[in-house]
Amino acid sequence: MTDLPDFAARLTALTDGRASTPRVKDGVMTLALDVGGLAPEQRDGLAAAIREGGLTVPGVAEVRIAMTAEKKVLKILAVASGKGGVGKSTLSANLAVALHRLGLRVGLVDADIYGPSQAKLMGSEDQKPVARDKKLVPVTGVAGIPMLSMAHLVEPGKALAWRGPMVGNALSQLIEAEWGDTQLLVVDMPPGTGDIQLTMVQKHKPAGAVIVSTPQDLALIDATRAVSLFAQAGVPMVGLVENMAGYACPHCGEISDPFGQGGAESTAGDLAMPFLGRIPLAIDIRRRSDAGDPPAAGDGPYADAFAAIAQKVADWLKQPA
Ligand SMILES: Nc1ncnc2c1ncn2[C@@H]1O[C@H](COP(=O)(O)OP(=O)(O)OP(=O)(O)O)[C@@H](O)[C@H]1O
Repeated sequence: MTDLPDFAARLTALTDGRASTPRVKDGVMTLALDVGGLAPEQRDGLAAAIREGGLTVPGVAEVRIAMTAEKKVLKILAVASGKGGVGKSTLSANLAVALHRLGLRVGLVDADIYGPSQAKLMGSEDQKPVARDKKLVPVTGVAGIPMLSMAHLVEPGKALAWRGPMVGNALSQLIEAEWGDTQLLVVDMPPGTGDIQLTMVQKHKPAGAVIVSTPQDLALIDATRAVSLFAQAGVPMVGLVENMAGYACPHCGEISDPFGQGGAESTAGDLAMPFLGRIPLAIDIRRRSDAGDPPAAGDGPYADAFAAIAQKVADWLKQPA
């Protein structure tokens, strides 16, 4: 047995402040529960615990819980590498497309302020975002994916001579834009592990990070550094992707390994993080990327390779936080 004020106090602790103050009238207890961001089983478990507790209050014969419409939670998936030029932007664009094909409402942010490439990769170079209520409205890339890149805001070819805080503000404008009903923002992070990256992960708290590396030792050492940046900021690792793995000769089909083989998979093992898959070094990937036509949007082995990685990422995102 417990009285109503006692129960109200327990309710706050039990629900982490998600429940309104309970009211009792004619034997019926009513309260509202904010279920935003909870997995269905967490939501149901919480409701059952509230009901059970509510029925111990004297005079209560029934507990009615109004679950508030799920609050939209925009998750951020950071795609990062310790080293430039390893294919982080290529993977971000194709992962966004492949996740979209799996049915997720995906948006794409090019956080590579000094070397933006997503407008080109996603065929949206000629678009300019507008601002509504002081928020940027994303432009549309391949497959109708909403996206924003610094390339949409600055003149092509013009160098940005910005200091850290200005860059931080620009990144926030891209991330806090008008994303509508987008569920997941794939963020192509700037290369490296400096202050900007750290501020970015601390301020915008990605739900998870995907690290890209080539199989080369040097790239893998840098990838390890990127992993530790996210670990410091408490961002969970989704896993490691090996890009430019094995080169298939377009003439004879022979596979060679210009950057070695299996390095990323064993590094992932050393770091106790999942290995998400490998993308081959293929002329077609570069050609299509340059033409603003990501291979993940089509069919064939490269689309399949990106789709397999996207499926692992989607499964990871489904896990309760
Ligand atoms: N799997 C691949 N096969 C062939 N070419 C690739 C592959 N991945 C990336 N490339 C090419 O390598 C170059 C660098 O790729 P990308 O721009 O994605 O790397 P990045 O890590 O984002 O670089 P930066 O640090 O400059 O942002 C591009 O020309 C791209 O088309």
